[in-house]
Amino acid sequence: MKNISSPPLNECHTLKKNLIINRLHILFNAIAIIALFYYRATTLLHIIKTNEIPLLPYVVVCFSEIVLTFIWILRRPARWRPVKRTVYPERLPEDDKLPPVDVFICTADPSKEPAFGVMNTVVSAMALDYPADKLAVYLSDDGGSYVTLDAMREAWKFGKWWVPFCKKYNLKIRCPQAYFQSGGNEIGAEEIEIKKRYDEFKENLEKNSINASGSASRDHPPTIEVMNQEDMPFLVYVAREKRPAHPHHFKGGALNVLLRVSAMISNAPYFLVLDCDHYCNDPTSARQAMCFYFDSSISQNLAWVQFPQKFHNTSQHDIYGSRLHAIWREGLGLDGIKGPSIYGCNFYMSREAIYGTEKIHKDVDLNQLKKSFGSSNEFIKSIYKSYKPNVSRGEKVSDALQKEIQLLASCTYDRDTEWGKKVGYAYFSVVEDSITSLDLHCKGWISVFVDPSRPCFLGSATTNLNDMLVQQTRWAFGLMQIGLSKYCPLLYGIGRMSIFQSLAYTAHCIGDTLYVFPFYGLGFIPQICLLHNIPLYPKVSDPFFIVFAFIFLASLLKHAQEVLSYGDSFMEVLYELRAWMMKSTSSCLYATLNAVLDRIGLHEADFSLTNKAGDDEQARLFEKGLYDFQVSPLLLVPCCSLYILNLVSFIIGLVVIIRSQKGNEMFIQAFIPFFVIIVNYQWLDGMIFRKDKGRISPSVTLLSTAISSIILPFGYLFLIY
Ligand SMILES: O=c1ccn([C@@H]2O[C@H](COP(=O)(O)OP(=O)(O)O[C@H]3O[C@H](CO)[C@@H](O)[C@H](O)[C@H]3O)[C@@H](O)[C@H]2O)c(=O)[nH]1
Ligand SMILES: [Mn+2]
Repeated sequence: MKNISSPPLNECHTLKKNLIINRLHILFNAIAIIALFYYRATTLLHIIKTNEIPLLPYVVVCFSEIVLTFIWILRRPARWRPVKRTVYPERLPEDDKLPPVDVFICTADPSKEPAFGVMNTVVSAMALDYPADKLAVYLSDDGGSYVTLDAMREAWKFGKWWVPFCKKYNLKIRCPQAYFQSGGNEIGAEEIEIKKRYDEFKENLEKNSINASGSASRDHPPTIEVMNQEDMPFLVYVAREKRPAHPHHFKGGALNVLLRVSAMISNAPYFLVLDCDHYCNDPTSARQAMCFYFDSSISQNLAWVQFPQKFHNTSQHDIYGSRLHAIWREGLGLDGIKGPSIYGCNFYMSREAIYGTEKIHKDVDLNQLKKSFGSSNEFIKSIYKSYKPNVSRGEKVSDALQKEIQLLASCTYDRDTEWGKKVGYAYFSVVEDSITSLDLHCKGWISVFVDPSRPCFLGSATTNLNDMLVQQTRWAFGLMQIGLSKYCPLLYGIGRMSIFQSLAYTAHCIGDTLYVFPFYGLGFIPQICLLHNIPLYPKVSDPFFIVFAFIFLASLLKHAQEVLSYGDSFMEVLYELRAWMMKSTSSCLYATLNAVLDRIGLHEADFSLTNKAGDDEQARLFEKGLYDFQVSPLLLVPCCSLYILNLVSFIIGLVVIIRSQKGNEMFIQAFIPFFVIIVNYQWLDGMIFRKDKGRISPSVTLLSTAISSIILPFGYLFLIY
């Protein structure tokens, strides 16, 4: 029964309009797909009987359509029941009843992740609107760089001024850089004083950063420094031990060390994970998350509260799709079916969930626990709710504790334990977030997705094509690693989660990458056949033409509807379409190849950091909405070749059609390359018309022309079968 005196802390609204549109689209599109396969099956039988046209290209096109349909089915659950959450943090209990919160921030290399940006994130987290004595901020420095450690000390010094200032004036923007860039608040003398200290802080860090390049190492002992003062959140610098001979498991490994170290110092039951560039934009995020952890109807099973990644450096032309809105739109849908996966950062997580300790009782055998959690007795004590850490605010860390922490941050601590398997972040894939959330969801935990109009966190998006494709390749590779393993959610999910959820997870892991097959299948087979007057699609006068036309138009319109209903502009539809095509042709190709090599043990996973330092020339292109084609040729050539191939086959194809007067039969096949070259006009522009630094280099154009002029005639081989 609802208690009238206590109104709800959060509400979950079904997005009714979207729900209706989505389900109607599912219904009609499903009918059209059935009709399409009816057409394909009957025509295929006919071809086999009569040998009218070559079989192989026909089969490839059918296969591509089967893959597209499979992906389409996988992606429906995320559209079944889209919801939106609202929170009422003002209804939370008094501050003294709130649980402690730890903040984990990861950085790895000050030359790619400038210390000033990282420290802005650190300071913004210290200034969260949360009781200072319940907050602790940890920075993991995987580079073990003294540049970062020095910067931390500066941040601590500055934070002691900044945090009280924010709280006194209840500032809305608590990331210092963002605050001063926005022009401040005209608070007067006190603000002038703070500004002076901020300038000093900035100057010191910038001076310091000159030494950044080369300061990160893969071979260093653990270094941990606890900065501690009454009325301030803890600030802790953690550089875990790294040795070349020991695998360090990238960010997942770093987070597991933070989990252990923090257990000794603050041991908060909930923690927030941030990437070093994602500063806190809305200081109330912790309270927003508590609106769910205090909601007794879900808190029992609630593992994490996920906020979307939003970015402070996107231009009005999101040409690389780097705002990732497609992911957040799906997040709203996944929220309706037990919650979204972890999206890397910007989530509050329950320690109990990530440890998997909900079933552990006081009388469990200690040796058993050591097998799971490692050799530290002190750490094992910390997993019980009654444990109180040994550091008080304002006190120094004892030598014994310092020793214990060093042990917990050593590179061998994980060995022969369940860390990275059943405890903490999973090491299995470079996308530690997805594999960990899959495991948690399979164990019955749920998550929620909160996407408030004022973003809680703002990070730096990729602003050039190279970074975007490299990042997408890592994601696609990591997700494919999961997809090709025993964890493939389609099978692993059976009996562990609902069909809907496991389909959605499969979509998440392999859905995007699988597009590579239809992309290449439909990227040149219909085109080659066009040149030889071999029809693969129904004539315009054939009733089945309507089926193909419907599916094509409906998918474009559905995409447009999704983009617009999330509040984005019409241009965004085009930008997303282009980004998707580039990603599918290039990133997904390499990711799939690497994942297969990885599967047979011929490839070593790597984590190429995304650049967070801006480049003026690049920023200028991005602002203007011009693609920056200064990209590794390896990533460019597939896209260029496919583009040229479509361009050439469209032009020659038109001539062939006009000569043979087969417009009725060949319409769809001429339309496909036409659509490709119009939508992806930026490639033509980059190869031929642009003269600036960001254009496609002539060598890439030449190589791609060579490749497509080999494929076109050799494609004929396809036709003789
Ligand atoms: O060995 C490593 C590698 C990375 N990081 C940190 O991991 C974070 C994410 O790395 P980034 O280079 O920014 O990659 P992105 O592709 O932008 O990260 C996205 O994708 C990752 C998974 O591939 C997720 O972990 C991230 O949260 C998500 O934002 C950064 O703070 C890094 O400092 C480490 O701490 N140790
Ligand atoms: Mn990032």
